[in-house]
Amino acid sequence: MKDMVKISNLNQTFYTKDGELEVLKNINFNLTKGQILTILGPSGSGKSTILNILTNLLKPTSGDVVINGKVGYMFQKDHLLEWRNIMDNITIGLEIQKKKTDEAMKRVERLLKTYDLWDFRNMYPKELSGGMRQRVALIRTLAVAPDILLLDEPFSALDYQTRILVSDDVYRIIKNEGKSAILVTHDISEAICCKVQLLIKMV
Ligand SMILES: Nc1ncnc2c1ncn2[C@@H]1O[C@H](COP(=O)(O)OP(=O)(O)OP(=O)(O)O)[C@@H](O)[C@H]1O
Repeated sequence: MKDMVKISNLNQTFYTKDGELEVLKNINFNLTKGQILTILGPSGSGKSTILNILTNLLKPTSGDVVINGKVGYMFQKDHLLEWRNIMDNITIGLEIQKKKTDEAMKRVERLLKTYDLWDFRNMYPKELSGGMRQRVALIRTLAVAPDILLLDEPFSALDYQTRILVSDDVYRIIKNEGKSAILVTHDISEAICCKVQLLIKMV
C-alpha cells in the first residue's frame, strides 16, 4: 500500500548555549493510506519536534522525510474565533487560501450535514459544547481537503467523559473520510484507541 508518510533514520539534535541536545535518535515509521498512527511519548521526548519536521517548520539534522499529499493540522485547543459563526469558522482556511469555490462549499455542506453540524451553522462557538467545538475544529481542518491529518493532543483540553465521546467521533470521521492521520500525545488513554502505535522515549 502507498505510504502517505515515510520517515527513515530521522535524527534531531539542537545546539543550545548549554551544549548539544539530542532529541530524536533513529526514528523510523510509515503511514499508509487510511491508517491512523499514534505517537506516544512523555513530555520532552520530541513529539512536537516530529510535528514541526512533518510540517516543514524544522529541517531535521539528518534522515529522510517523504510526504505524499496535503497536510492539515488540528491543535490541542480548538482556536475557534468567537466572533465568527460556525460556518464562517469552518470556511476560514478556504478564505485565507482563496479557495472558497463552489466545489469547496459543496464539500463543507456535505461535511456539516454528515457530521450533524448543519443545524448549528449560524450559531457562535460559545453556544456549543466542548465536544462539538472540537468537531467543528476537525471539520475546519477537513474543509481544505487534506490527505494527511496531524493531530496534536486533540483531546487533552476536554474533560474525561467528553474526551471518550470526542475521540470516538474523531476516529470515525477520519476513517469515514478515508484520511490518514498521525496523532501525537503523552496520554496513554488518548493513544490506546489507535491500533497502530509508535512509542518514543527520551534519548
Ligand atoms: N528549537 C529548539 N532549540 C533547542 N531545544 C529545543 C528546541 N525545540 C525543542 N527543544 C527541546 O527538545 C526537547 C523536545 O521538545 P518537544 O517540544 O519536541 O517535546 P514534546 O515531546 O513535544 O514535549 P511536550 O509534550 O511537553 O510538548 C525538549 O527538551 C525541548 O526543550
